[in-house]
Amino acid sequence: MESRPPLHDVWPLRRRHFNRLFAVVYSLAILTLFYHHVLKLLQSNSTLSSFFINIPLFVADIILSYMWSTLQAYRMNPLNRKVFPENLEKYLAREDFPAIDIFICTADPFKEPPINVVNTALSVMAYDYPSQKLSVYVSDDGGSELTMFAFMEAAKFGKIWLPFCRENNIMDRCPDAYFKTNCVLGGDALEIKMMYESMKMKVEKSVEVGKVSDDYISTSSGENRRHVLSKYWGKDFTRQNHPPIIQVLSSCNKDVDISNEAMPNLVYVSREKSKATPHNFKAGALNTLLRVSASMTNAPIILTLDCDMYSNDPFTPQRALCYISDKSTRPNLGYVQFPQLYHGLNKADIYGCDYKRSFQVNPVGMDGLAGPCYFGTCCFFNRRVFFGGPSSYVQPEIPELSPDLIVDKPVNDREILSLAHHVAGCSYEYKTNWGSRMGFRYGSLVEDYYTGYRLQCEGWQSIFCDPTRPAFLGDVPISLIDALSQNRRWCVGFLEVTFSKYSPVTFGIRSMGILMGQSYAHYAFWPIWSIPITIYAFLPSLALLNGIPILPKVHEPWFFLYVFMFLGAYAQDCLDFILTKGTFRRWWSDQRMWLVRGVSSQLFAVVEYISRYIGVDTHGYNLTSKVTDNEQSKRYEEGKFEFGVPSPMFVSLATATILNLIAFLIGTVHMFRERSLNNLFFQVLIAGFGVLNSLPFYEAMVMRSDSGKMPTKITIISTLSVVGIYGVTSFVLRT
Ligand SMILES: O=c1ccn([C@@H]2O[C@H](COP(=O)(O)OP(=O)(O)O[C@H]3O[C@H](CO)[C@@H](O)[C@H](O)[C@H]3O)[C@@H](O)[C@H]2O)c(=O)[nH]1
Ligand SMILES: [Mn+2]
Repeated sequence: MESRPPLHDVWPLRRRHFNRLFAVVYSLAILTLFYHHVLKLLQSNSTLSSFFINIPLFVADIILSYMWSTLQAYRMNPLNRKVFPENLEKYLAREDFPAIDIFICTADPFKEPPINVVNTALSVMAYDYPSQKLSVYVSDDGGSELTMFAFMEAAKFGKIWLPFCRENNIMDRCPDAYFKTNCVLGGDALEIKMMYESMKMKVEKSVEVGKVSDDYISTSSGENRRHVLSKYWGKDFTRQNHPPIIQVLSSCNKDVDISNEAMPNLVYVSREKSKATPHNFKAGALNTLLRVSASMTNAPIILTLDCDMYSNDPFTPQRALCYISDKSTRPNLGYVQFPQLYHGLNKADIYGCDYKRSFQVNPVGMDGLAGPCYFGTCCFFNRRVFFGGPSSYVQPEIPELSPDLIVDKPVNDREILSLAHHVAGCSYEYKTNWGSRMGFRYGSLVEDYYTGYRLQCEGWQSIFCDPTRPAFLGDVPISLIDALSQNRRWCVGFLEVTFSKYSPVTFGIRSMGILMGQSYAHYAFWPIWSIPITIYAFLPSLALLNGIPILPKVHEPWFFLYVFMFLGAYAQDCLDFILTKGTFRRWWSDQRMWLVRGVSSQLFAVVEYISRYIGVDTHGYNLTSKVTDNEQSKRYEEGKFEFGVPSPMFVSLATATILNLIAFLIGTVHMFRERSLNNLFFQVLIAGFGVLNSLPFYEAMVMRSDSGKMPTKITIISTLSVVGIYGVTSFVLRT
């Protein structure tokens, strides 16, 4: 047999040896620390104050240790991989490439500008891939004529854009990204840019006034447009209540681009909505797309994308195929996940929105086990995974949706369209397996994490593919409140999984083994970081102000244990971060945001989860806003924290920062007076660390006057809170 060049390569990271060794050493340190805690508890004469100090400190350390233990799962066997898409055609002729259905979700034209959604769609329609094999399905949960109109324009513009990219071998196939980076354009390119700008202007204008103006409808294909758009004009039509709308905007059997090549299929889908039926947010939207696409094209491979993530590399499907077409590495390969990477992060990534640990470091670790989590976007699936485990097929309720069926009719066939409308109905899922044993899973606000988890429990494996040129690039929230709200939603979602019957600590470990179970448990328990972080943010400082030493003194050996544990964990985290294409500056922001989330979003998520549990209704899926104003973007570029709105999450944050500042100042003065590193030194150190992390927050409280500063109201409430908490604790601790 002739030997063919490889499709991919894999090598374990050298770091794993060090990680394993360090895990042993650190475990011993943890045991010693627990011994210290137990001693302290036994020695303390059960006064009220020792109860209020030693128990919380012990609890905090237990949680920190548990979270540390879950992190080790990622460190035992990290892998790197590389693909060679240039060799693909030696295995698989281009005409034999499998068909791909691409899903793009959008939910609100005012929070997710349709022009950006269009850019995402165009970037994938322009993939270097046989266009008859590409179908793009756009799910519009906003049920908006604005999005529909934007896509009518996109279908038209695509006929020029696609051949332009192909003929010029363009790498940036997202029009917006291309025109932003290539300023000097000539000839064709300039003309195309004008067309793009004109499309953008029409779409943005429409969004501005909230409806599509008549001028834009009565163009060449006026009548057809009017007919389609009039579906939105019914008097009972609202985004929460409307019939399904499915529109084929371009089809590969009928539409060609200006160089006479077939256009990919482009299908707009707005599933039926009714206030009486739960729609299950994004998971519901994706399941509708699964069925609609099954009835129209039923491609064996599915790519899911968020509307704010465009493709940055036209060869991405080929890269995914390198794994999908070769079953040797992972026989039960269910999905290939690309990292979520972002454009437009500021230099320090002040909000830690990169989530490097979640989207880049940890997946490399899970790849050495059974494969990474699913991130909700940038992921190529084998359609079969949505219908039961590798050896336990779950038959869909109607045979037309079976994953192996081949659709031999064109997408705009009457019969096909009628089936598509039927499966997009809002009561279609009633009494079926959708969301429980089939499709994307319901029951958590982080449907991505939960779905990937359940798939892996069923026995599916995954692969992490992280090419040098980012495959996809997305938007990040650029205000603190957006970043924290997003984090809070995720945390509520995680808790929904933690306390379900599929909890990773029980069900997960049983189905996937201890390391994979721990990897998933890490996220399930993510929100409980808030407990130790809040305890360490408040307790040492409060005790300090009351003159009570609660941590080891400098000359005690326990002091060094604490120092070792703190520095050890921090240094290893920093190392992981920097070795994964990170910078020290971003790592610093990342650890700061870890602390900030601990006293704000994660804490509030725990409260929100509990109130939801006891039946107090709280809001569901708060979309992350992708709209920005100029002032705000400028401040973001300068690396200034954006507060602006008075949010209760800022109160707990500001309270912690003010308290730490006061404790640090008083503690330092005290130390200088005594001229010794006294019993309180450790607490001064902790408060000092808090202060160091909070410098930009003090600036936002007192030095700034722009509209992104900390609202005065919040500063006042927080200061009063500090006084209040101090009052209460001094009463309790001194008795
Ligand atoms: O009812 C809904 C709500 C959301 N979406 C879409 O879901 C996507 C993600 O929403 P976004 O507000 O951008 O959330 P993020 O927190 O930025 O998204 C992260 O977290 C989500 C889980 O909470 C994952 O689904 C995403 O893939 C992941 O990028 C967007 O395309 C939305 O249009 C819907 O289609 N229907
Ligand atoms: Mn997003």
